[in-house]
Amino acid sequence: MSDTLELSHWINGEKVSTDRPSESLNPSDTRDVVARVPDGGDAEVNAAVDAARAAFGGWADASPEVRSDVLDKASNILMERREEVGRLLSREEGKTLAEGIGETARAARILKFFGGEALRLHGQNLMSTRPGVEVQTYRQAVGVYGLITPWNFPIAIPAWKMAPALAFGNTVVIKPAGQTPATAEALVAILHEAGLPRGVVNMIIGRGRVGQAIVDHTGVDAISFTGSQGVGAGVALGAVKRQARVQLEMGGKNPLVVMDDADLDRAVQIALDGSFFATGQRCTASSRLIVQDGIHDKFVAALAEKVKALRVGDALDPETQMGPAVSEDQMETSYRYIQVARGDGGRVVTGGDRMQLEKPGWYVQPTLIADTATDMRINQEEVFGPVASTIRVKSYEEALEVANGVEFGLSAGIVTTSLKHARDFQRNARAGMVMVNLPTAGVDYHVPFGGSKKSSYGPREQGFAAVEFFTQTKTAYSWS
Ligand SMILES: NC(=O)C1=CN([C@@H]2O[C@H](COP(=O)(O)OP(=O)(O)OC[C@H]3O[C@@H](n4cnc5c(N)ncnc54)[C@H](OP(=O)(O)O)[C@@H]3O)[C@@H](O)[C@H]2O)C=CC1
Ligand SMILES: O=C(O)CCC(=O)C(=O)O
Repeated sequence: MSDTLELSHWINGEKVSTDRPSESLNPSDTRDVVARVPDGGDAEVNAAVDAARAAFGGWADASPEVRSDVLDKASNILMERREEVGRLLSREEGKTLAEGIGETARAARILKFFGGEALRLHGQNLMSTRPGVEVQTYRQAVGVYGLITPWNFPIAIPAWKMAPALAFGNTVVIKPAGQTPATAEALVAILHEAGLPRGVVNMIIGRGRVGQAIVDHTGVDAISFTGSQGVGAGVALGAVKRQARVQLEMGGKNPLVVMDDADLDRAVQIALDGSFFATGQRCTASSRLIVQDGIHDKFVAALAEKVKALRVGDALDPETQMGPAVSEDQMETSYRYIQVARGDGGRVVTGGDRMQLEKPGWYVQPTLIADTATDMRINQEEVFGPVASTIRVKSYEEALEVANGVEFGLSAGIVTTSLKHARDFQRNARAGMVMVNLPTAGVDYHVPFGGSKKSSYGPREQGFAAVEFFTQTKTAYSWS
């Protein structure tokens, strides 16, 4: 076991210590206390917003080179420490060591990307409709951003919200997920080590009421949230009521269509990755495998063999291929949905039983359920665990209809050798991200990220699209 960290809020460039009434536990071994954790409230949120407001003018007016340099330096530090921070992430969240280090490197690359974007911010010069008049557009910082992040990407998501906010001159109050505050704190500490001025980033650790206080605070100009659809809908209401900008990334019920003409081995590997890696705790995970008649039985048998062979265990053991669920709640949610699917007539092909490992942890057997119908709860509600179900279809047209038959629309994939079907799926799948012969999960950081229907709300996150939400456009007219 490793040391227990003593976490603090960050307000105005200082670590602010209060009581630490909660503990962040290692989901692979719940005897291991990763951190003792403060529980912020209105007083801390008020102080953080005051600090962010006071820092805003100086940061927004700073040379873009200053903002770029801080992000670039933070990226270099994080990349150098990716093994140490990645280990902390895996210890706290439960994804495998390779996934934890990989996510940390991804966060470092996001910081570097937005270091470059700070220098590329640009506007337009246009001809006016009136002779002698000039029109310019340019983008300006908005103010204080409230960022509310989930536990499943405890460093990448804070990075992809903080980096564009900072690159374009905004200041930040962030509330990381209650399950994974230590990983988020490591990132905030590195930003300060890289020279971030006081008050530009403030972090309040605590539970949902901290998020609520940020949403309701009139000193916060914009909210970016990632998490569940239910909480997200409330966040949007709170923000819109006081006309704050809002951006939400929420759940998915992502389909992977496997056509008869697909390469079987490839289809199985794509499904295995999309459904089970990161313990299925990705909003982009493929939880519905929509399989054409001709390949269905071979696909289910081959996938079941791979799923059964997955080595489930301690996230920090390099041999582990799938870590535990993040929490007891998430573990129980998976088992509850497996029961519901069984009750509705689904056939558990592999998995489904409780796991007893040597260490006390929140382990879930990776589970494949066949013979399910599109209207069953298992195919309509987000499970957010290592559970995938198969739906048998006769034709491409039926596959597309089933793929689109949910209230979410984040990511959708197809495995096929037919260019016609691949192109049609790209055009007609009702999802923000479409994958051909690739897993539904695992996206690039330099391109837009987001979904349709109930998966997302507001402008896209990440890559070159982030400038939309994290700046406001001014149109300037002049006559001389
Ligand atoms: N699309 C995605 O990327 C993700 C989707 N999810 C989905 O959400 C489900 C539950 O995960 P969970 O982390 O609990 O998601 P939540 O939506 O509950 O939490 C996301 C973030 O919002 C905070 N929060 C909770 N209540 C409020 C509130 N009233 N106002 C403002 N902020 C609030 C949480 O704090 P705290 O952690 O302290 O409760 C956390 O920081 C998963 O099963 C999955 O379906 C989860 C993570 C990511
Ligand atoms: O699939 C990915 O790479 C990103 C997934 C994600 O952002 C999420 O699960 O919240």
